[in-house]
Amino acid sequence: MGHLITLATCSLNQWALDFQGNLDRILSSIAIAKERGATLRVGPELEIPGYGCLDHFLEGDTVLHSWEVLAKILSSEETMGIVCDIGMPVVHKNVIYNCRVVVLDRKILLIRPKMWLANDGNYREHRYFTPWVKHRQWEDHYLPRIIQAVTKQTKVPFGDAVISTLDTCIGVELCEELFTPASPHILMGLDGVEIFTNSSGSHHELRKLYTRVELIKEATLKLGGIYLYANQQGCDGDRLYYDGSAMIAVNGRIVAQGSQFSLNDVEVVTATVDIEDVRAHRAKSSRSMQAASADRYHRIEVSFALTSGKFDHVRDEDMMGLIGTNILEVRYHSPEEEIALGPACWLWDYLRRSRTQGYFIPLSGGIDSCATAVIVYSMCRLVSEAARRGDTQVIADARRISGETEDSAYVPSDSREFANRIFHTCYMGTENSSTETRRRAKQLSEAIGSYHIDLNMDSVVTAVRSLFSFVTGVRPQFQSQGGSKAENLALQNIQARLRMVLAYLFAQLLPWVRGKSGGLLVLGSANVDESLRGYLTKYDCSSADINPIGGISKTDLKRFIAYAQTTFDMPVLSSFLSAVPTAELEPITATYVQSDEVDMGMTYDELSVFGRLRKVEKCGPYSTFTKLIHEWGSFLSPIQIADKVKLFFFEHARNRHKMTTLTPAYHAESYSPDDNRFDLRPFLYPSRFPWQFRKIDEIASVLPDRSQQGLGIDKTKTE
Ligand SMILES: Nc1ncnc2c1ncn2[C@@H]1O[C@H](COP(=O)(O)OP(=O)(O)OC[C@H]2O[C@@H]([n+]3cccc(C(=O)O)c3)[C@H](O)[C@@H]2O)[C@@H](O)[C@H]1O
Ligand SMILES: Nc1ncnc2c1ncn2[C@@H]1O[C@H](COP(=O)(O)OP(=O)(O)OP(=O)(O)O)[C@@H](O)[C@H]1O
Ligand SMILES: NC(=O)CC[C@H](N)C(=O)O
Repeated sequence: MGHLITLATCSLNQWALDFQGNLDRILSSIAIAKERGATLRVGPELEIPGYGCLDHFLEGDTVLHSWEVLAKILSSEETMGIVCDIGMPVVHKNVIYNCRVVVLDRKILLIRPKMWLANDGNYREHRYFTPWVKHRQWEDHYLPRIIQAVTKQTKVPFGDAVISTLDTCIGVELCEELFTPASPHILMGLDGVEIFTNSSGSHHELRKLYTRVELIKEATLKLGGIYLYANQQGCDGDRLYYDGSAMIAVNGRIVAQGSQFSLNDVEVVTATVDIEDVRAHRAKSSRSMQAASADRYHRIEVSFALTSGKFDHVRDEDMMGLIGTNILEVRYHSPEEEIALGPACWLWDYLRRSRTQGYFIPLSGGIDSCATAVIVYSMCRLVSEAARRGDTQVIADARRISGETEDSAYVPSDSREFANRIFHTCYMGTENSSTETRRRAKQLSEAIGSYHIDLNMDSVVTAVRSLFSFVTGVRPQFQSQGGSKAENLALQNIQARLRMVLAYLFAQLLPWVRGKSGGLLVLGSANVDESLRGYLTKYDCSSADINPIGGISKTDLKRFIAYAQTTFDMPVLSSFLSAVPTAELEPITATYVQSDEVDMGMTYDELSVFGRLRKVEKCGPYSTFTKLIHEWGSFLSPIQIADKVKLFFFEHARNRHKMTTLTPAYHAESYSPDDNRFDLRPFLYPSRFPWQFRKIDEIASVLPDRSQQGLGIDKTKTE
């Protein structure tokens, strides 16, 4: 037998500034790790205050309370006999760093500050932290007295150093440092570090896990070594969902993998590995040549062996780390499953942490509010699965949310029954509504089990119209009845906006109507593409408390509905997929039927392409045009493409002001049109873009028209 070590990493559902809850979860993860015989435990980035404290990192209180929590951890018996790598902010010589504090037996071994900060997309670490730029250098850090009292140390090493135990060497890496081309693990590995810890605060983006897994495997494939990846998991108080996926890799293969989406607050992932496998993997001449000339890291020497764990009863689940056992198949969710699970877990955390009594959604019979409702149903399914497994935290939260008393024996084991308690749907019809949308909304509510209301609001619309006429002496008309464009829009917007007013009224009073206390959160369901295009009425039902689908495109939502139809056994969903999207805000006549795609001047598929170019490829009008000439040139003429590009950018710019009031939405992509946090662009534009559009027109007029060559396949269609 070689040198076996049991290692532990974890996913913790930390919540920004919830110091007590965060402490409890950290201690619980250490206890589980020890129980499984682990001698090293790594936790998520900034786990003591929670990763998402944002500007609170600039407050002295956050650092103070983090030290207070660390003092409790150090004082606890749990942390004896196990090396723990714990995250918190540390102020060193008046500069705030994002740090790992490595502790053992009531002593701090090392404070390792982050060297490469995450600063794009959703991340803005440079706003709070300074990177440690003294590579392979360390200094004395003078400890606060509350820590001195526990550790009996006055100063500890602070900087880019590694930990040398009696049997191996441990190096620390922090989240983004894995994503940079010259990651610290490379130089540490060449200098003999055998075990790398990576503590992350990494959020869910559709289709992103694959990249993360590749990076983790890659980290030790050529280099050799053991890589422990820890991450937060859950909604820690903002628009992001941190998607766990704690992992352990040995020499380029994943040997243990935790869940990506879960209602479990503490998940510990362990593996038993043989450190000799790392040494054997590294016995290569070319690696040795590079290693022999590698720069030296300062070693903090510790008289402790990681191999001191108990091996009389290694868990079968942990044996995967030993070479010779089967290869672990890495689990990936399909994008549809990611939509079903990520926003659902985020909604659960939001609900229990906001201490509200449930959700309310205006259900139109269209696909967006349908997708949102199905995500809430998915949340209820996860709750009932967890309850059936006996998850005491989930059961306790479900009892509290649904207004049960402390001594209640209620177990939310039936998802539809639970949905009926906490989920409220409402169809708000007018004279312009159709029987189809009304019926679809009702059928969906039945399939989900929600508490459904079907109401007519014509009297309210008429009251507002009458008031307007009474005050101004004129009566606006729909276009089909001879009115102007402005009258037509205003009459539509009254209906849409009044729905928002009714939504808040019902959300506030429905628990009371049902003999309970508290209020409901209103869900919005504007998707990312419609927001980008501005195809929504400002302050209508797109204005809500939170929006689970605001970062998801219509194309992905349609795929999700098709998936849910079979996976959740909901045949009613097929009727949503085949329905023509329409707002139903205007009278339908023999010659006029309202359609979203006609109104928008583009199809949803075309809108998705514009969305992708704007969001992912960061294209302005001109580069969008040049890219589309290649993508669409075989079936559209340059002038037709130019017209579509100009229309999209005109509408995007003209409606940009709506993004300043966008409902906080789950961020399922690195980009969101949300002006408040993620898209720092102006909201008053020269929306006719004279310079840019002139350039597009000039080029479009001289480019050859390939669409007439008869080769064209319409690539604007996705299915
Ligand atoms: N530059 C600026 N900065 C700040 N605010 C500005 C502004 N320009 C206008 N505004 C304000 O915004 C208002 C105009 O916005 P808003 O009231 O939303 O009205 P508006 O954008 O004119 O109309 C709503 C649009 O959404 C479409 N719609 C409505 C309902 C449902 C659906 C669907 O998805 O099926 C689509 C409808 O066809 C129409 O194109 C102005 O009256 C003004 O108060
Ligand atoms: N008849 C209705 N009853 C209840 N809510 C409605 C109704 N019509 C619209 N809403 C609410 O207003 C939101 C925006 O309406 P809009 O007509 O713009 O639909 P949309 O963005 O295409 O979404 P959907 O696909 O859900 O219809 C809807 O998602 C829904 O929450
Ligand atoms: N906290 C971090 O350093 C996160 C950054 C990293 N790019 C990620 O998305 O996982």
